Amino acid sequence: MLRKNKTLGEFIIENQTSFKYTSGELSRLINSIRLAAKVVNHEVNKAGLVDIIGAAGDTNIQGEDQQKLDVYANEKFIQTLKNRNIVCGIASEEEDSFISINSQDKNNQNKYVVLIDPLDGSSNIDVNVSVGSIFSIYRRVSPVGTPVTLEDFLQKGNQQVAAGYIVYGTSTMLVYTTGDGVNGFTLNPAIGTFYLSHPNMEFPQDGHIYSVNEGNYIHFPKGIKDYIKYCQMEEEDRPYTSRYIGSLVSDFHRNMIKGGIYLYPKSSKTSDGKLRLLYECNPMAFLAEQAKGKASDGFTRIMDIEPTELHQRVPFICGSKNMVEKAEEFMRNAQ
Ligand SMILES: O=P(O)(O)OC[C@H]1O[C@](O)(COP(=O)(O)O)[C@@H](O)[C@@H]1O
Ligand SMILES: [Mg+2]
Ligand SMILES: [Mg+2]
Repeated sequence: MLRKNKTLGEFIIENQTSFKYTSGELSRLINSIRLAAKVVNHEVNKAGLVDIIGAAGDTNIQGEDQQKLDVYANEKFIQTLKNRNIVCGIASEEEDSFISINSQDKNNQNKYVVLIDPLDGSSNIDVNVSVGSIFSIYRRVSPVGTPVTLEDFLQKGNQQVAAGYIVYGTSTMLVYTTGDGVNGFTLNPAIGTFYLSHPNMEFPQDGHIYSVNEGNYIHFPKGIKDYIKYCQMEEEDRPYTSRYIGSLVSDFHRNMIKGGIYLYPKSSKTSDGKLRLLYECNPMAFLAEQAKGKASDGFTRIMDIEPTELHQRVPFICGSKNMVEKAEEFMRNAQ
């Protein structure tokens, strides 16, 4: 039985042995992400007091107006990982291309690449609604000591060695998996330490919450419209409750604790949906499956999708297993 209130540092060391590549490198990498999370958390908590809210004035490769906090969080995660010389490459939702971290240096023995969504839920920054950061970690496929390549980042989600998120909400939590279940740690801001507060997190098999931007309803595929109608019908244990924060991390976190489903389908406006396969869908899918939930694009398991581009988008359905399977059933029947 996992002892609650163990610190994240203790947990990482104690669980190093349960990880198949027990070199300590991944532990140091997760420790670096823990540090970057605290730095970003410090700024998020001051949003409104310091000049960190509002647009940064640039547009990212996603075609979105970058928020100042997007840029700040991006810089802090990249800087922290670079300074610790713990990865050979980084890809970010906010960067056009991947960043090689002295990977051409023959002495650079680092084996991991990290993909990040430095600030998730950007539209909520200025209105004091919870936001997050997401990370996904792979072992490189190209030889150590050679320049990192695009192939090192375009790996299927089922090759992830670790993934997680930080939610900056009523409290700040870091939730992650290394393929041995999902554990959540809450930051004690007074002493700046993460403590194990949510051991072995699991999605209830069923739930009563659905999370989707219904403002796009008329543009959704028939299967999704049918599923939303199903959620709203006065029948059995329905209607379900509609809850949509507009921050993937926060909607996912609530649904994992309470039971629920999050949907960001494709639509006649966004032919591949909105969410990014590498920075958002793969890491959340790894967590969902490790927490006995499920994640697909309505037909295919997210983690079996072959990535073709750094910033590709995919339709995303994720949450309690039976709810996702019901949504998939409606998608199949509508074909
Ligand atoms: O405003 P919409 O179209 O409903 O989109 C909200 C979704 O977009 C996102 O904000 C996309 O993430 P970013 O903020 O990292 O770009 C998700 O967190 C959220 O679930
Ligand atoms: Mg995001
Ligand atoms: Mg983002």
